[in-house]
Amino acid sequence: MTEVTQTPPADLPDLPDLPDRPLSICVVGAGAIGGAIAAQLAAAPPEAGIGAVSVVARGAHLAAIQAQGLRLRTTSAPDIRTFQVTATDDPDSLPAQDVIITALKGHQIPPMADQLARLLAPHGRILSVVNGLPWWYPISDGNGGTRGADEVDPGGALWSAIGPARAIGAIAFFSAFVEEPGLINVNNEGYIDLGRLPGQDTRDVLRMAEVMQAAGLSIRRTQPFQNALWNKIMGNAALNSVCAVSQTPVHKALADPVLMQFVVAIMHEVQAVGLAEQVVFPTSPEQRAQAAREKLRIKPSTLQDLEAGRPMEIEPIFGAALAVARSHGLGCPNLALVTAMLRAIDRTRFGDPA
Ligand SMILES: NC(=O)C1=CN([C@@H]2O[C@H](COP(=O)(O)OP(=O)(O)OC[C@H]3O[C@@H](n4cnc5c(N)ncnc54)[C@H](OP(=O)(O)O)[C@@H]3O)[C@@H](O)[C@H]2O)C=CC1
Ligand SMILES: CC(C)(CO)C(=O)C(=O)O
Repeated sequence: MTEVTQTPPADLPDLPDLPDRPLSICVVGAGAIGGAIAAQLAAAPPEAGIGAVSVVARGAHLAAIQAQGLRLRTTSAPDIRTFQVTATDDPDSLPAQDVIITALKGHQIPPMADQLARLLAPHGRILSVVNGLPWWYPISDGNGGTRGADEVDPGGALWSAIGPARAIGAIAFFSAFVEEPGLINVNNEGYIDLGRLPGQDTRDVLRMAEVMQAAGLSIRRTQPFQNALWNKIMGNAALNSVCAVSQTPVHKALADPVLMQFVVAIMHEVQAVGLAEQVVFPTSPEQRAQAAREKLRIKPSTLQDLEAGRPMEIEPIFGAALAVARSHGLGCPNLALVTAMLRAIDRTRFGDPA
């Protein structure tokens, strides 16, 4: 596991601007979050500045999208709407893209590093909509340079095949699930936060924010971006873990005073890590947990994974937060405990990792 000593500023090369024409966009991993994003992009009016929209999916979900289109319902528009997109399980069958949006689980991105690098045009940008620490987040390599954390980029596969300069930070502040193959259900509407770390060029962030907003997506640009990032990690590290081990949706888990206390304790630990990363938190852990209890009548994605028999996103969300905590000499005993439980659950389900 990565030992992080400090977070030096990323020294990123200049990139060519995104081309001044409608942008081709491929959503890789058109599941709950990616499917919701792809549907909006596919329905964008011509003035949004979007060219061809394609998705990479697999299995029964892909077959359903190919047969019936990508279907979407949301809380505010519960009747199913259908969107036509080019859908494939082979990224190499698509032309090079101006923009790739990955909406894969954090651990599903590194195995696709080479395919993503081939799919991205030389001037292209990649937005990885992902919970936890993103693969492009710079940590010290111990030699005065930067690299990604092993927990999200084992061996630096993404860092070297694509590079952090081409990444635009993207976080989903809404929730969704795949109701049946090909049908996405957005059960808690919200927004996507886009940004880069301080000192980095943001012209492409602005362009993408305008394009996505014109397609009907709700976009924020929190600056500095690590505020959005660690605010989200604080919620995910506490809520996703406790809901998964207790196998309960957020509002029900937080109705139990002991689980509420556990969630707040984890949030305090992650807040301490964020503060060490110069983050400003708009709300206290207590306020955050109380708001979640009142508003989040949903199963977090980690619980969805558990119930669907899929590996949970353990290292990208919880392991990576612990790695950054260690780098600051912070222990996070509650987060460490729940992470150990999640690892034990997945060892029981899938065996020891090779
Ligand atoms: N769901 C939610 O409410 C929220 C999720 N997030 C975060 O967003 C990210 C995406 O999560 P979510 O949308 O829930 O995940 P999903 O599992 O619903 O979507 C990921 C999709 O990618 C597919 N996929 C994975 N690998 C490949 C591959 N090699 N080729 C083709 N398709 C592939 C998966 O297929 P398969 O199912 O076969 O593995 C799945 O359909 C995660 O980081 C999550 O934590 C953030 C906010 C809320
Ligand atoms: C539940 C939510 C919206 C916040 O913890 C989330 O990010 C997830 O489901 O992964």
